[in-house]
Amino acid sequence: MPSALRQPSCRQVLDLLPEPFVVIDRDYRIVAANQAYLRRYGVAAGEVEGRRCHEISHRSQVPCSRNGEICPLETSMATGRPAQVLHVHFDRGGRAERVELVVTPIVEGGEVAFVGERIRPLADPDDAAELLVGRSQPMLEVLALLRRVAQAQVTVLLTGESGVGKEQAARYLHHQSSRAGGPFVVVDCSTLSPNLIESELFGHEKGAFTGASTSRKGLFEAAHGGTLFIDEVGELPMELQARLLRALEVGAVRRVGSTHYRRVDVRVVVATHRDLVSWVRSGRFRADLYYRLAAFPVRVPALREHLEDVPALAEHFLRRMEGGGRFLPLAEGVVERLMSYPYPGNVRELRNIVERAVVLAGDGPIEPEHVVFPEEPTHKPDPEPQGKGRLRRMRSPGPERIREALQRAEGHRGRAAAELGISERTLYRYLRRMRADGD
Ligand SMILES: Nc1ncnc2c1ncn2[C@@H]1O[C@H](COP(=O)(O)OP(=O)(O)OP(=O)(O)O)[C@@H](O)[C@H]1O
Repeated sequence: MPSALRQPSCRQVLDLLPEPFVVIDRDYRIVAANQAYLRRYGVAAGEVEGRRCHEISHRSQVPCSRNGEICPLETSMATGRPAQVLHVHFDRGGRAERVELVVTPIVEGGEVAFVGERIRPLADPDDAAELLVGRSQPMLEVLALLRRVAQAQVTVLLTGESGVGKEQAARYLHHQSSRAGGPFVVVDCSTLSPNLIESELFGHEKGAFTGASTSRKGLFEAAHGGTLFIDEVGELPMELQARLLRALEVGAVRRVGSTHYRRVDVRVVVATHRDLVSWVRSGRFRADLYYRLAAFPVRVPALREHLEDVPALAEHFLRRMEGGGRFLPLAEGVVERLMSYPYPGNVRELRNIVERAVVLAGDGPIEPEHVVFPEEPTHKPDPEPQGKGRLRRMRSPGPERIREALQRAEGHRGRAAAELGISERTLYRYLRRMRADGD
């Protein structure tokens, strides 16, 4: 290098980066940090070098791998490759925030001597963390995928068993995207009658069919500027599959007059619990639509694959219930019992079990025996004394009323359930029954 050529210091270069950035050695010691890092974690300049990364951002004396988290530094040191994970950090005020860490190895003499760690705080951490609870590795992977795809326009296909949180994942995606300020519109193909889906999705002009006395906006249009979540897309009839494909490809979703279409700006997220690949093979689902939808597939894991999230989920549901906070923290025996079950109904079933435990606990604390799994007889008073089957036969509002309520609520199951005077859980049971009966 010519002697006259001066170079800025490593710190000066790092200060050019707007996001917190640190360089860490093999012993977790910070060797350089930028201004954004110092500000975020409340460390004075000159006091950061030599301190361990986990002491500052995790408030922990031990590396995060010893607290059950994946340490991206260790991964990168071991593999020599970049690593990306989501963690919870504590900012200067001690507030927990979700961050995405992108760690890149710095190689010296053939081995990784340091890593550079870029820290990206996730938008609106409290809300987002509430939307999709769970910090197990499978959930962190889902969160990372959703965050990565959030800013793109690509259609996302969410797969996974019923009740795993696909709709919740779609809400998270919307929340993380630049469309978060726009509408999030849900349409559930399994609950709309086949001849109404078309007008629900795409709207209709006055006089388009008998009874269409006014023109009506479709859900695509209602989602303009936001996200349209099409749930149970596998239930879409063949002829509408073609229409959906066309809408996705040209963005033309509403016919105005005989030749014009109105374009809308909508991000489409679809979900299914069906095995669409085998449906494509058997001719029940259009291959061209499948390939269009599967551009970015995200599988939401079954709860039995991440039972370690059960305590956090249970506490989340308790906090959301009126007065549920008084049951926190849950006793160890209760947590153990909650974690001993495989949850075939996934997160929805866990929520129901927690709600039931609250009823059974009455005025006292939740005890392990209040956690009742379906196959077990209970000796406690039944909050639904008529039993599930009987209740369904006696009180079901009927498929027609359910569909109408869902249409009025624009697919929002909570609002539809409220209108029908039943719980969301009961509505789900009726819907499942309708699906099984082919209604
Ligand atoms: N990770 C999560 N964090 C918080 N709540 C969750 C999570 N996953 C699921 N839930 C809650 O569990 C219930 C079921 O979730 P959701 O409706 O998103 O499942 P789904 O996979 O879309 O189900 P289906 O296939 O039956 O439509 C909802 O009350 C949702 O709020």
